[in-house]
Amino acid sequence: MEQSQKSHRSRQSGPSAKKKSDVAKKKRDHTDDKNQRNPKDKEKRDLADDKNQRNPRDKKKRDGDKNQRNPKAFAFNSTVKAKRLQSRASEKEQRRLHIPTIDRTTGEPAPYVIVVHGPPQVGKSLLIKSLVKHYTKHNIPDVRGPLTIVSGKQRRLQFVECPNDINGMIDAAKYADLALLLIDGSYGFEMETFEFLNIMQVHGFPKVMGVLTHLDKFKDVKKLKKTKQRLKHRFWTEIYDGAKLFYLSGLIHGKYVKREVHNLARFISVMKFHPLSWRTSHPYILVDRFEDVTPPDKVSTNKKCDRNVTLYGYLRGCNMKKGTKVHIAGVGDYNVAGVTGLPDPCPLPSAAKKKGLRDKEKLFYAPMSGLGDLLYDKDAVYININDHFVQFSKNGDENDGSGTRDVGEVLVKSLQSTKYSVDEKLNNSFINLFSQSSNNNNQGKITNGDENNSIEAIEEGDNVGSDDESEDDDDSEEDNNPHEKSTLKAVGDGQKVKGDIQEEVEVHEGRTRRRAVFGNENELDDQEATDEDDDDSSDDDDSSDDAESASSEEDEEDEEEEEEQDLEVYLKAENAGNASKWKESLIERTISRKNINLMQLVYGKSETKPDEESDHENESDDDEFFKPKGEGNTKLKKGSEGNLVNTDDSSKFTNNASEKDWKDVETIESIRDRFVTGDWSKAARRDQPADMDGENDDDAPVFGEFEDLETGEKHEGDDNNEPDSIVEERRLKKLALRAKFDAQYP
Ligand SMILES: Nc1nc2c(ncn2[C@@H]2O[C@H](COP(=O)(O)OP(=O)(O)OP(=O)(O)O)[C@@H](O)[C@H]2O)c(=O)[nH]1
Repeated sequence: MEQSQKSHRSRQSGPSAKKKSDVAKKKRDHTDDKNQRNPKDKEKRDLADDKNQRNPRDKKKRDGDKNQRNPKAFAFNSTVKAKRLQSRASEKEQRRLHIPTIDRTTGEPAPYVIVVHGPPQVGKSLLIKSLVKHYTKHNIPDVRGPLTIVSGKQRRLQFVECPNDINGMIDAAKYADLALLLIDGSYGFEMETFEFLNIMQVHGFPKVMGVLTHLDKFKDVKKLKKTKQRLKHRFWTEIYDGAKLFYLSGLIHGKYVKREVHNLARFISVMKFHPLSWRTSHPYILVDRFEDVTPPDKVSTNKKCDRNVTLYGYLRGCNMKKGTKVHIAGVGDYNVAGVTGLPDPCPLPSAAKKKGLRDKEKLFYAPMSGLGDLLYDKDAVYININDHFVQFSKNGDENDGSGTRDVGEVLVKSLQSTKYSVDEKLNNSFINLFSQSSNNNNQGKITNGDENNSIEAIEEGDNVGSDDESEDDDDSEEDNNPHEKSTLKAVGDGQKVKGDIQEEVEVHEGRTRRRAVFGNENELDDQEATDEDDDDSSDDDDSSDDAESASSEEDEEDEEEEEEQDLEVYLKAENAGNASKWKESLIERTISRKNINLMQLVYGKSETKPDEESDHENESDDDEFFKPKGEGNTKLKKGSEGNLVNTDDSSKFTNNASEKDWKDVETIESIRDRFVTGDWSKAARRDQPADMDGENDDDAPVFGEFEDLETGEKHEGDDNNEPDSIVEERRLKKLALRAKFDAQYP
């Protein structure tokens, strides 16, 4: 049988390699001859040579290659470098070790959600636009709703701009796979960032990267460098050492610099997203489009009728069953009428073996921004046609007299005359829950029923931002003058980010902004100063090495190298499970929660008192635990609709819980046996039909006296009234039975 042999590798060094190189040289000469015939090519080569001469680094490299024929064989010239490479290799090895996670997903993975968060006007929309432009080469005019793009052969990304209100932030924290925290570098950290970090801590912590914008506002290079350092260290203190912070140094033609966006995009493209266990076991959808499909005649007869709404989006987590209830964030719980699989509006490219994406495959889908050519509906497919292809004359045109107007035409014409879109109208009626300034304070103090309800709901539900609210009350007098700085302690003790973060409200460039001021700023500053000295000295060393070659090209290369290193450090930190500081505080919280005795919460006060102090705490917990239901009932009876959101189905304003009086002892007893530790014997008795054999009629315990045959341990029943003789008799009987059994089955 013939077997194909693998050909030998050509030699890199030694006499035979020399022979080969001679052959290669001949070939080259031959091509040179050819090139001479083609003067254009020669020009090109000369140009390239010129370039190389200009870049001394490349020359060094080339020289090095000449001296050592096989550079791989002489990789280490210095021990330091060797050591570094060795440690890097072993770190890489370590990185691969992790607890294996089972990938239960089937089919194409849903797009990863990237939430872009930041205070107002920091550049969120611009960053999304720039990233979309980078990935798809398309310009999007507006960022509205989720925006899906294909970023690679196996990856799709969904960009979402995080709304600047607490509810929006809570929702975003729940579905984000990566959060890009935008920080205005020229201003510093603002409270919104820390509020979002706090919310993320409670609602599942996704990956986090920082992005500094507005750096072009610095005119002084030294100051810029210092600020970058300061913000970086602060960011590291708040998240974890090595947390990635990007710099967007300014705008070119109203967009961020291509190179910087490219770097950021590369980070996002290679990032590993470890699934959060809770999310993988629960189905959830980030809705990118919705539609009211209630029959129009039903709406026209009763405007407040039950609506049917179709929601579109990628299903994540696990499969969704048909009959399940769903929670729609900010709306309530509803029944699902049906779930249908639709064609993917933004499919992954074919799995052909080639590198990169073709332009055709760089798809994107943003229905709410009015982009993407096709829209798939439950029962139809829409094709988007650009506005300039749809031409309708202005309202009140001359052909009015004809009197034969199409319904669609009338609709389009009526749309032309609309001044404000629904979104704009909604925007105008925005309620700012965070703001501390006097003008916003007034908003906060409006005794508007709806608003109070929403604030209450947040306080009860998540306890996030509750301190904000209480502080609002305390400082309402101080804040009367918007130009007066006032310091508020904004972050609650229970959920402190780290250190003392104080809020400083001030008017900056015509806007009220909430600066985050840190308690230990001075310590950090000192540290940074020393760090910077080190940096400077190393810079000096570099410059002394080859002072003349400090060209801008080199700077660029250095930056690239730095980025490369950063990417490595970042991935290393990620993979090595760099325990973030958030996790520390999570552990603390968990420990503090351990003191709660669930038994006591469910069954009331126990007779054994392990610890008086904790008992006392639990008592108050008890109160809290049982209170809301009673109170809720009274509130419900008062008819405040806001409290009904947590009932089974929010579309029906009925509350089953209110039908039973949960303060009544009997009602409580009726469900006691539903808990594992409840009194099952009573339940068993209660459940038994009356006409069963007379055996159990005498209230015999279900688990009477018995002997564990394996351990020989004896268990006495509850009922100790039986005389000893009967007990003894039964025991002997059992022993006899056992002996018989042993004899039969040795
Ligand atoms: N000079 C400068 N201007 C910037 C930078 N980033 C954003 N801008 C400008 O800041 C303005 C606000 O940018 P947006 O992208 O709308 O900010 P946003 O965060 O989406 O704003 P909101 O949605 O209102 O919260 C725009 O005019 C941008 O051109 C930057 O790095 N430098």
